[in-house]
Amino acid sequence: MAIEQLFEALPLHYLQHGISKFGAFNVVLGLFVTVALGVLADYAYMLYLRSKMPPGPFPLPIIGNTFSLPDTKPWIYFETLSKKYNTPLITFWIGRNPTVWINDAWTANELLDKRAGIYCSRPRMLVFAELGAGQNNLVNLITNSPAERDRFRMLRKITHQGVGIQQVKRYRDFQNDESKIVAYDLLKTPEDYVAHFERYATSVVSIIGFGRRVGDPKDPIITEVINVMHLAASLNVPGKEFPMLMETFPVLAKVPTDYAPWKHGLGRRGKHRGHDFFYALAEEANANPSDDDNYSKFLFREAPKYNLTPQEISSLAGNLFGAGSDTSSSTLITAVLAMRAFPETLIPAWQELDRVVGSNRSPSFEDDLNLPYMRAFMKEVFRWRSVAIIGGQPHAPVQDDYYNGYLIPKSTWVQGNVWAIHRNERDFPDPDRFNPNRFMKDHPDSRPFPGEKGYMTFGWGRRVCSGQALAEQGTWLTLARLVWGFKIEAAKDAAGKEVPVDIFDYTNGLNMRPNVFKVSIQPRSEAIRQAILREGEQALSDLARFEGETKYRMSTFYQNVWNKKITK
Ligand code: HEM
Repeated sequence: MAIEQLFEALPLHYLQHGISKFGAFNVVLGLFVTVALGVLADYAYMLYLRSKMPPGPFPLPIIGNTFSLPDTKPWIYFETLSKKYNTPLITFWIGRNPTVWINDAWTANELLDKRAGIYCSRPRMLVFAELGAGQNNLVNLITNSPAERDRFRMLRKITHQGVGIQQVKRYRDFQNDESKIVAYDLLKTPEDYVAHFERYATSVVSIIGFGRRVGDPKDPIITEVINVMHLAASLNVPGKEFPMLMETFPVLAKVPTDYAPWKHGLGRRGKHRGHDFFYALAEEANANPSDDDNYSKFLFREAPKYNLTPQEISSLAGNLFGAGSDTSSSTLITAVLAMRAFPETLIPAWQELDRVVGSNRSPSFEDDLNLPYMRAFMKEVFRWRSVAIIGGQPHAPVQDDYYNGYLIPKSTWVQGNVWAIHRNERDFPDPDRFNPNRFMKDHPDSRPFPGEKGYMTFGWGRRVCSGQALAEQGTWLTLARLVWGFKIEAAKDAAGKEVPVDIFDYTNGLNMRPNVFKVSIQPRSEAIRQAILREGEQALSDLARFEGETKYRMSTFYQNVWNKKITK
């Protein structure tokens, strides 16, 4: 039906008229010449822009450089290009659109932090944004006009009221308890460490957002949300296959979803993917009669004041899960890989923890200032294999900008290549070695780096991660507890041989994590084991007030909505 409408809209009668007047051959020739001239003019403009923009491989008409992309992990390719052209900025054409890749910390700081007012927008993101939540989600928000910037400031403010620096201090108690449960669960089923980290990260944001903890590592909300996040995360990594190929040929996105298998189910088919599910969860949490406040209640309370639409409420609530569960758990999995591959880095950490904390209790937030090596350890985890490996979503300038004489046109897709930034030999010698000493004050292994944190894991400027404070406090505590409590060693196979690990074996997503690997996780001593058990029981009882069930499942939610519509 929709296809028929599409064809009806085409001016076919003009074509019929032309053929009868000039003959079919001449009409086809005329069309061919017009298209060829159009392509030529477009290509001339591409080459004109290319002459002004940062260097990069030569683009072809229409397809640009898309087909020279590698099958996976393009960030490694962009790092290589940056070395080849000996420049921190690379221009790479995705179809007819130039994208700029920043491969160096100092340039990223110069553009995205110091010129934050210019690089505060997002570019057109067809697959991730337009076929997803669009401009209803802060993450995608384009901020070219003053009205858009006002809306952006408002949505960031509302996000900060949920997970801003001051707010997240209020969450420390239950975050601490959830982290104690990680250690408790690891005693029982250490081989399921991935599930324990995912449960922890999902539960923390679920309590914040919906007032409900996630106690069971097999709760479908964890796998469903994390699967959706893995799908979403693959939708912003430039690629030469569908669905990402639509960024090269945007016209293909216009075909109605039912007739476009290359859309992989993206785009409107009645409802936007994912989003109404989170609205339903938020509505359910808002209706919960308990006195405990949660972010959903806050959103519904503030909605009239800020004129929030249901889609915005859905995105604000959903971002907690979307941005906060996969990222935080993947970081902890990376930490385990680092500990397994670089056991020598655990020794100074144990010495520090034994001296400051002892065996009868686990570390707490109050110990932070007395555990400088542990803080350096966490920073190195963030640096070594940053989860948001291309810095999350791209930035875009709100006006034409020049850097070192190169033009970066308004609305260009500008991406910080964190992989290259964090592996620069000048800033991080021997970059693939996990080495917390890089972050120890005055240590010979430390080097200057722009910004006070020493890493760029959470992005830049006005778009810097809104959940950074929550992620950092939770990662520090869970990591400190993990190192304090456990020996992380090689797993043995059936023949008693050590199972090796590969520090480059990572997934291919906007958020990356190590592919599954085997490792042995055992308590460091009997006293520590007893402390973990004690604290785990106490945490379970403290968290009991957040126990509860949701009636929604992502996997059945849309079926139910559609079935209801059909039977109405
Ligand atoms: C280890 C954990 C995390 C990492 C590494 C991380 C990283 C990032 C990065 C790189 C960006 C893009 C920044 C930019 O465009 O410059 C981002 C954006 C964002 N993050 Fe996170 N994130 C983490 C956890 C969280 C958590 C726990 C939340 C909330 C609960 C969160 C909420 C957001 C939001 C809302 C944005 C979009 C900001 C905007 O577009 O203005 N993140 N994050």
